[in-house]
This record gives sequence, C-alpha cells and structure tokens, in this order.
Amino acid sequence: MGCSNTATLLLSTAKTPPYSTPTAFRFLQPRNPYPNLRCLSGKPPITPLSCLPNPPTLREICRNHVPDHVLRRLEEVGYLVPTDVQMEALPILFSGNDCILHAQTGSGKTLTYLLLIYSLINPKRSAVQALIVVPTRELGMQVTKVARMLAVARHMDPELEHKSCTVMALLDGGMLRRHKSWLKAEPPTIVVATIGSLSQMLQKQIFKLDSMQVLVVDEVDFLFNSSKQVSSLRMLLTSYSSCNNRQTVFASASIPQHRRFIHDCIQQKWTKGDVVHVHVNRIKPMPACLCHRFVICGRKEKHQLLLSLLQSDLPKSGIIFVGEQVWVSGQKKD
Ligand SMILES: Nc1ncnc2c1ncn2[C@@H]1O[C@H](COP(=O)(O)OP(=O)(O)OP(=O)(O)O)[C@@H](O)[C@H]1O
Repeated sequence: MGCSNTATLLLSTAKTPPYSTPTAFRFLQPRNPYPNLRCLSGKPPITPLSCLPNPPTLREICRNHVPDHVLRRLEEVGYLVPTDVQMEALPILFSGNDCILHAQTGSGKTLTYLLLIYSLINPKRSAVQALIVVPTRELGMQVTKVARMLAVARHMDPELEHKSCTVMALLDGGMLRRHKSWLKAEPPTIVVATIGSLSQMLQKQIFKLDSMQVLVVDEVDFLFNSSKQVSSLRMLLTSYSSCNNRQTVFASASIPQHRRFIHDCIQQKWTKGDVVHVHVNRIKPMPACLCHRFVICGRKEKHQLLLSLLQSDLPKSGIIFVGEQVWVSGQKKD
C-alpha cells in the first residue's frame, strides 16, 4: 500500500440568481405510468396507488392498520401526503409481505418501515417486537428520534395512555451497561441498534428475539459491504430468528446487483419467498441552480485549486467535500 498523495474535491455550488426555484420533486407524482414494482412470486404486478388519478393521503393508506393516535401525530407534524415510496410500499407491507425498499436518500423509507412497525406492535406486551439494524450511530440516532416522535402520540384510550410504546437506541459508543438493566427490567417495544452493540447483547443472552415481529435492516448495502459487520448480520438474519416468524424489510438507496441480492434473500431464508422489491428511483434532472465539479489534484495544490474554482464560478454558496485517495499496491500513479 503506497502513500496517499492526491486529494479529491467535490464542489457543489448554488449559482447566483436569477434561477428558477427548485421544485420539491420528492413529492411529485410519477410521470411514468408503468410501475417500478417487481413482484417475485409470479403474482400479477400491483398497480401502484401513485398512478391513480386522485392518490390517497397518508391517513387513507394507513387507515385500519396504523393506530389512530399515531396517524394524528403524523398529521400534527405535517406528514399528510405520502411520498412515492410510502405510497407504493405501505399497502404491500400492510398485506404482510417482506419488502426491499430501494429508493433514494430522503425519499421517506424510514417513515415507511416505522409505519409498518406501528401497525404491528402491541404496546401492552412487554417484549421487544421490532428491531431496526443500522450501520452507524448517527443514523441510529436519527431513526430513534423519528420512532420516538411517533411514540409520544397521546392515546384516546385511557387504558393505553400510560402504556405507550418505548424505543431503545442500542448504538456503538452508548452506555451498554445501563441498557442491560433496562432490557432485563422492562424490554422496550422497539430497538434501534448497530450490529456491534446488538451482537454483544445477543451473545450474552440479555436480549432475545422470540417476540420480534418486524426486522428492518437499514442501509443494507453498507452493512453487507462492511467485512466487520457482515458475519454478525448474517447470523442475525438466520440464527437468532426465523424469517417465517417475522416480517423483514431491507432498506437502501442503492442495492448494486439487486437481482442477485433478492435471490440471496430467498435462498438464504433472510426473507420469505414472495419478498417484493419496491424500486422507486426515478432519475431527476439536477436543478438548474446547482453546479457540481469533481477535481483530482495533488495534496499540496488543493487550497490553490479550490480558490481558483471559487474565483471562476463566483457561487452564492457551496458545499465542499475533500477526500484523500490511497494508492493500492500495483495501481499505477499518474
Ligand atoms: N410523507 C411525508 N411528508 C412530509 N415529509 C416527509 C414524509 N415522509 C418523510 N418525510 C421527511 O422527509 C425527510 C426524509 O425522510 P427519510 O429520512 O424517511 O428518508 P430516507 O429515505 O429514509 O432517507 P435515508 O436514505 O437518508 O435514510 C425527513 O425529514 C422526513 O421527516
């Protein structure tokens, strides 16, 4: 392994006005009338709700599945209209299918699987009923925040008022000793965990998955690409619980070789055989107000190069990412 001597600059800048206001494209109805949905069980393809002339609201999709107090909470925070992935995936998830949610970052995958979880859990039961596995502590904290935001909904039913759903974050770098006593005393309903912390708890048998109804693996491509995490993840998917006793959801913005991945899911029994791949990945044109530049230069030249790029483009604002390239042995340096 040689020494790194180059830097990569990615400059994303917003051009100075005049420019057209970017559209909030995440919530646009799809232009393509044909579904991106693939149903692997040989059943006829399902017409996505987003193709209907009057697409339903989030409440209409979730009615009779998600408790009313959670739906009211969604509306309080302003989630009224489903995103494309929510519109396509929620009916499939509510019908009991395992799902691979394949949609770009920020498309609403987190809320999709959380709504499935809230449709299945029973807060009166004292057991871990849903597990969300995340690759990083940061993502775990974000997911926990949204899950808790939905959990604070007030019940109309006074019997349930004092028994709201609890969410535990079992993340690397957290206080696992404190969590151990919590898990033993009163198991939370939902656990959001990084694979490292989770494996420790499972090995010590502090944590059992017998009552788990939903298993979500978020950023699944990241987890499978990490040699440190992959064996624990495989163990979790097959050894600690069976895919027949749970609903399994994989979520990711990118799943390279997704056909191969789906094949593995079925073969290895990570999911049931009729797992559905929901692929919402329409290519959006880059808003005209944005300009991207990608430059490779020597480490010592990066400041000068950045300065000249800024001087030539005169952006109103910009985000700059700087990464270092490491030369793998045998690779030719230019
Ligand atoms: N139906 C909705 N209406 C309005 N806002 C929504 C809706 N669904 C999600 N959002 C908001 O959109 C943003 C992105 O959603 P979310 O984090 O669920 O996307 P994601 O696909 O899980 O992204 P990532 O791949 O980064 O995990 C969040 O701020 C969320 O609150």
